[in-house]
Amino acid sequence: MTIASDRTEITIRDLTVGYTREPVLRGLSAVLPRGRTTAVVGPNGSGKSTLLSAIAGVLRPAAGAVEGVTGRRPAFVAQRSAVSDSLPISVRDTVSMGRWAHRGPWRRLTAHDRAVVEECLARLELRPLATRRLGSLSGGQRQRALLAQGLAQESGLLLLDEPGTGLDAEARQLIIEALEHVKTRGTTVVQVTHDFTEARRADHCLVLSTGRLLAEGPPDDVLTPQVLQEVWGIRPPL
Ligand SMILES: Nc1ncnc2c1ncn2[C@@H]1O[C@H](COP(=O)(O)OP(=O)(O)OP(=O)(O)O)[C@@H](O)[C@H]1O
Repeated sequence: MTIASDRTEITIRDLTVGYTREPVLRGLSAVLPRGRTTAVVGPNGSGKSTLLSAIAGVLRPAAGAVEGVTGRRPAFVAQRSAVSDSLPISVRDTVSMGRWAHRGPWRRLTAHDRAVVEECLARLELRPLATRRLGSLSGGQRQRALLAQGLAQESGLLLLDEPGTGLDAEARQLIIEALEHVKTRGTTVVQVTHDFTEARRADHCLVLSTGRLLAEGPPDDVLTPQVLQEVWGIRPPL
């Protein structure tokens, strides 16, 4: 099935959204092919995280809508997690919180829930850190724990805000493999990134510039020298 023939895409229609009366995104329309990976790129402040929050349902649109998000709540791995560093919560507990989407907060986890948690810990090589306090981890280890929490939700829509930033090569590779794995299960992934190599690995790409969609399509078609020059003012080696 090609992306063009995929009738079951998530549609962003005329989305206007922001934090104050002055919107960040204005009348943005785009598609997110279901079961595929979409990279969202753009300069600092262009509205990438805002778009992710709107897709997640965390920010309410002033106008327009995100259509076609069905089933379980999207799994949203934000740049900064809502989990406070001062909470005495272990890495395993953090990942277990991903199962609350299925059981409700503080409910007893089933054997299946626990198996999913262990699988997600193993996938991101977190088992040796499972009993450590989340607040005691390094930035990169913490990022892996939060991604594992997102994976444990087993949502059909996984939203990631710069998951690879600040990670070493090995951790980045773990993330690439984890995302390949969720894709085989039909998960739709939307990933904000500043890394063009990461963006080119995606199936689809949205380029944002000052709150507007400048280009949309397969990464190699949209990340052209002209777009890189126009949006970032750079002429990188391609
Ligand atoms: N919580 C907030 N309250 C008010 N304004 C905000 C808030 N979060 C972001 N903004 C503003 O919205 C605009 C877009 O920010 P956003 O974080 O979506 O950009 P971004 O493309 O993700 O940037 P970056 O690459 O730096 O992460 C910016 O002008 C920012 O100052």
